[in-house]
Amino acid sequence: MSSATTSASGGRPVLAPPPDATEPVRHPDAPAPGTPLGPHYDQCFGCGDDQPYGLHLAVRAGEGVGVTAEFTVRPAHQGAPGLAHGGVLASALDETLGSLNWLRRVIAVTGRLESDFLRPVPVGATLHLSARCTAVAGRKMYASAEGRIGGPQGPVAVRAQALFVEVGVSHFTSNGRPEEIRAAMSDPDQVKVVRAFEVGP
Ligand SMILES: CCCCCCCCCCCC(=O)SCCNC(=O)CCNC(=O)[C@H](O)C(C)(C)COP(=O)(O)OP(=O)(O)OC[C@H]1O[C@@H](n2cnc3c(N)ncnc32)[C@H](O)[C@@H]1OP(=O)(O)O
Repeated sequence: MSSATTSASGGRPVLAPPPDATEPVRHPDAPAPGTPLGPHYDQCFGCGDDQPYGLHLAVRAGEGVGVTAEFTVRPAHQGAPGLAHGGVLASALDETLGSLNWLRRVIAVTGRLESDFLRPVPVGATLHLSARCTAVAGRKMYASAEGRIGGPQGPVAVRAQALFVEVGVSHFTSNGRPEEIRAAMSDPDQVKVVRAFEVGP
């Protein structure tokens, strides 16, 4: 196995939780299973309503630290003629996985995302995604996701494993372009302000 997929100490795969990892904890104020989470930021490529070419991913809270989501592939998402671009599918997985942090009320960003592409996904198809947090170790959250086509019980087309790393709000305010930071901060809807910055866009 290459050094890119194993840790520096002991050869453990980097996406395998360490022995001292703990079970993820759903925040007591997390929305009930089945509740749509809605966009966390209008301009988000994954979920934002104001991104004309975005994925418009619709995420719902699941049981425990789990979510489900749907993404319908549009012509703007093509790679090969009539087929979804692999990077777009990885974005759908990333966005779905990122939503898990909202259920934990933790601010975190993707550190590592490993994707498997098992079947081509045509334009017009709806990808039925599910993701769950598998373990937490300090600032690190381990999670996995899959996307099925033809229905929620259809064949798996894509899957991913990921590591998210907890960060502070300054991760966004210090690194983001000032125009967008100012615009997001000045939204009169304070709930939107909180959600734009409490979960990694
Ligand atoms: C309604 C709501 C919807 C909510 C919907 C939300 C949707 C979200 C959308 C998807 C989310 C994104 O795409 S977020 C955007 C894409 N991601 C980014 O831009 C992140 C860019 N990277 C960074 O800023 C940084 O590298 C960080 C924050 C990831 C880590 O930097 P750091 O803070 O200095 O921490 P560092 O010490 O390096 O790492 C902390 C621990 O994590 C490990 N670690 C860090 N990176 C990696 C890595 N790539 N692979 C393995 N392990 C890693 C380290 O070994 C260390 O382990 P140990 O020594 O402690 O054992």
